[in-house]
Amino acid sequence: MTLVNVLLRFIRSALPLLILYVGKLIIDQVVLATKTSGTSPHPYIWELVGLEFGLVIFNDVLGRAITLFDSLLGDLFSNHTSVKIMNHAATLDLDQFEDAVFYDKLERARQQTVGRTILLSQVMSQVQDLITMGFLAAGLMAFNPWLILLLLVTILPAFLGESYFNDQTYALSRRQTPERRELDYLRYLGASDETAKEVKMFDLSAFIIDRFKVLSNKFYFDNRRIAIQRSAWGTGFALLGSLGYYGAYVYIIARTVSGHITLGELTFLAGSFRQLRSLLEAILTRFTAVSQGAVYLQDFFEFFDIQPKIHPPANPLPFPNPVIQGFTFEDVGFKYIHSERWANRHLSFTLHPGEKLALVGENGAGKTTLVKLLARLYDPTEGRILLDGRDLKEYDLTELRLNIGIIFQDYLRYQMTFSQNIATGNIAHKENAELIKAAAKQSLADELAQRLPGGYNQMLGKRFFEGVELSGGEWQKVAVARAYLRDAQLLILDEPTSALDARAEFEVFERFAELTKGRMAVLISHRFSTVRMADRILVLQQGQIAEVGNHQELLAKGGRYAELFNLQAAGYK
Ligand SMILES: Nc1ncnc2c1ncn2[C@@H]1O[C@H](COP(=O)(O)OP(=O)(O)OP(=O)(O)O)[C@@H](O)[C@H]1O
Repeated sequence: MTLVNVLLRFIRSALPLLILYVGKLIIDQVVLATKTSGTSPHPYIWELVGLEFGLVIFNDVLGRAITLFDSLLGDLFSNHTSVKIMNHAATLDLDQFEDAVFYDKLERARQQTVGRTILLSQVMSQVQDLITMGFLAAGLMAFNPWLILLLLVTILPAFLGESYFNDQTYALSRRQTPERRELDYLRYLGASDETAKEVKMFDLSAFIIDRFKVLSNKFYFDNRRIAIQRSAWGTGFALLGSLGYYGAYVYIIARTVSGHITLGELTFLAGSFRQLRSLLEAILTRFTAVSQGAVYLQDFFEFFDIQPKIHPPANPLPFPNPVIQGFTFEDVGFKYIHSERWANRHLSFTLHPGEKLALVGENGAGKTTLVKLLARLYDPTEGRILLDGRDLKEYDLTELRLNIGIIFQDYLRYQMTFSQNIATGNIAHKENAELIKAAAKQSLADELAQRLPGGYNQMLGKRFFEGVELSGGEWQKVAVARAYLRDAQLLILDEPTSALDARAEFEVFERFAELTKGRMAVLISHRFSTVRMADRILVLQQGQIAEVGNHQELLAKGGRYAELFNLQAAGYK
């Protein structure tokens, strides 16, 4: 398609010169005819008019075809780059997403797919117009080479000026990226279904709008400065262009009056100059858009230059089935990117096959971080994690993740059907209604499906047509079912029952114990009723292990665990 488009454009770029030249021939013929006795016109006139008519029609048809190709190519480009971005994003590490600089790059790359779809057609139009200019200029050259010099002198400063201001604009918009993100965020806060509830209740709209105004005004003044300069210089350059054009015009008229060139040549030259001038204007305007697009493309390529740090090994070990020795943490420490604090430090313990391990600790103690390390979402900053005596890094990453069923505290509420929501736990089974139902039964989500008008095909969430919103606890039941859909050797539930009512929680854990029999499980919970069923409990404090033992042992010890347990128990007395 691109090639055909290029070819069509190339053909079209020669047409203006041809049309002008035929026009010149017609006028010369007419003048000739009027001079020779004023009788019937010269026999060639009508053929020439027919030829010009044909050329004009051909030009129009080509123009339409080019527009069509442009729009089709634009769509394909947009789809293709969106897929490319998603594919590349999928290979990147979690901590790269948590990095603001990365996020800016991602944002800018994403903008390329929507904002820059016309870049390709703009570039091609630019080349086409330049070729047309070349043809017209060649026509002028044939008459008088000095006219070209005049033309160049008038064009060149405008080109240089435009490219200078492009650089300025781009540099400015790069500097503004973080604030632009804040602006987008404020726009979202101020006008979205998800935020409306709180914004209304706490009467935040004035606060948000004020902040928005401050930021957007700053942008306005920054941009205005460059816009004014650009406009002032642009006016000067345009004036120069007009001067050049009229200088040439005067020259041509003078040459015609003195009899050096014919009337036909006058129209040809004046027409060439007029077209050159409007082409020049179009090129300059487009030049701005194209070069802006081109500099923004740099962001696009920078995004693709980002490489993941967590690599699958060259010769990966197969995931052991079954796991024999379990997962062993050897003095593992971890710091988040750009953070000075250790989120985990000196972690040494083993998760044995078939063991149910609970993680307990105050907010920010490092529980979630520990399980993310276990799933190799991050690699330890120091120490290592072993699986059956070999470093976790030696195993195939996909297989490792496939063998771990994990439900995060902040699991996703997919705006998809009930059944798809569960299927995300193991997307290979998305068509397996029986398995999905079985998983739903285990997490108590099945009863919920019975009550929904659409059953398992019910659309969930409010975003799409006929979607049904669930309560917090109901969403959790759906999310927990995902873990059961996976035939994983290790199940990790990070506060999966925090929103469940007392009865549901009791039932979920009764089943959990049953379902995870023979498998490893890691549970994070602030509810001691849940925690006490674990075989072993790790008490984390400021990222380190403070105590280890089962419920009875830890209570008897009278340490941190006992203190937290008694605090909670006191609330129930
Ligand atoms: N993505 C992140 N980037 C940077 N720091 C983080 C990130 N996630 C957590 N932290 C920091 O790491 C520490 C441990 O967090 P973690 O989420 O592991 O705690 P937690 O024990 O699971 O807490 P909670 O009980 O509140 O869920 C916290 O101090 C937190 O500020």
